Amino acid sequence: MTWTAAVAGATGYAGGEVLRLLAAHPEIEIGAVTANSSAGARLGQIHPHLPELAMREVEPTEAGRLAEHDIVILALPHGASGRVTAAIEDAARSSGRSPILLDCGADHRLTSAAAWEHYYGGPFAEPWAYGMPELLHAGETSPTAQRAALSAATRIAVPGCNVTAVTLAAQPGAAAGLIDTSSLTAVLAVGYSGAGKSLKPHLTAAEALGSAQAYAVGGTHRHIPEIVQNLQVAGLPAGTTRLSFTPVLVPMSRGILATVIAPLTALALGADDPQARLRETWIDAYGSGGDGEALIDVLPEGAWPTTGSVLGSGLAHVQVAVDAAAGVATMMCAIDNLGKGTASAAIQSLNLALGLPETTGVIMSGVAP
Ligand SMILES: NC(=O)C1=CN([C@@H]2O[C@H](COP(=O)(O)OP(=O)(O)OC[C@H]3O[C@@H](n4cnc5c(N)ncnc54)[C@H](OP(=O)(O)O)[C@@H]3O)[C@@H](O)[C@H]2O)C=CC1
Ligand SMILES: CC(=O)N[C@@H](CCC(=O)OP(=O)(O)O)C(=O)O
Repeated sequence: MTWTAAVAGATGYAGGEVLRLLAAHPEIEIGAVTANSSAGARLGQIHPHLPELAMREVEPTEAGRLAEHDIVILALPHGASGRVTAAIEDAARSSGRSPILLDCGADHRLTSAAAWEHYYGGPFAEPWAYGMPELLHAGETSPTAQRAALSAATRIAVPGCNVTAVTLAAQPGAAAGLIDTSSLTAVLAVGYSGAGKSLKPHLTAAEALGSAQAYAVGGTHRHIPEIVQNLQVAGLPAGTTRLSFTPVLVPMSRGILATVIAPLTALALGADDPQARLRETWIDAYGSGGDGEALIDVLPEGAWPTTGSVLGSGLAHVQVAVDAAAGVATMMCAIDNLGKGTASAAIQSLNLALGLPETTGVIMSGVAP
């Protein structure tokens, strides 16, 4: 069976990566590609790396048109997608259709209206099934429940890219009670494409090349509540997770390298060999060397994740080490922000919702060097 998929925000970075994966997806046909200021342009003017779609005309983003498809993937600025998803639902109801909707923006991710108000503002949209199949739930040593939720979903909120990197780095330890999640520190090296394609002074080559710049420092980044939400799903009482989060832009187009530090708990410190205990826990969650999760790999001991190894792919590379002198765990994850951080997570979750093999159309190897 072939499904049709429309992509809204098709001229942006996230929309472009979604289109790159959909173009190679054997079961999906690309329908309308829509945007805002670039409506009327040919896609080839905007995404020359997608020659198979070059002659497609970019349409305005209209709910009725989007609702004609089996699947609608939105890659719009937050706030805009909440409005558009509500309008698509209205249009679909009145035409008797029921498309599967995926939102790559933040609008349907948070379960707390107060957190939305604090970090984003504007109307709170209902939370949708969270598009991270590997999210650990309470009591799980390897992910199952989130896959079941996504298999039954018709509305999917694709996670934030920084959120994905931090969650995948730390959640095995949180779920197993091996790290103290009341004292998490995350510092991330992030690539520029995470900021989208619109021009901002600090994103120009003059400011960015040869320079590293921190932003959203001091507990202000809007991904904090989403990470906390994820790590609470992994079995912690609400209100106990505390995260210091600092992203640093570094001169690369794509990629996130998250380093997360947390004190070891008495459970971890009391293990005969804390390093072996942590490693075993992370490998139980994800697998290593090709066993276990198809897209997440715990690297061999002593090897550290690099953004270069996952570039252009849906992969996440993870590592954990005990820093015995400091009494902490150092947890790392590298992803491509547009791969596992957005488009691959969207396609992976969509495949589950369609009953297809989860990695259909997902790119499983990186580009090196
Ligand atoms: N970049 C990344 O790494 C990631 C992005 N995301 C999320 O994906 C979404 C898109 O991000 P990104 O691709 O980076 O952003 P871009 O700025 O690159 O693209 C935004 C897209 O949305 C369209 N658009 C803007 N405003 C409207 C509107 N009011 N109505 C309809 N279309 C509109 C733009 O159209 P036009 O060009 O015609 O103006 C463009 O196609 C955001 O919510 C972002 O947070 C999530 C994870 C990672
Ligand atoms: C470099 C940069 O600015 N990156 C963005 C992350 C993009 C993303 O994941 O955005 P959403 O959560 O809105 O989908 C940021 O840190 O806010």
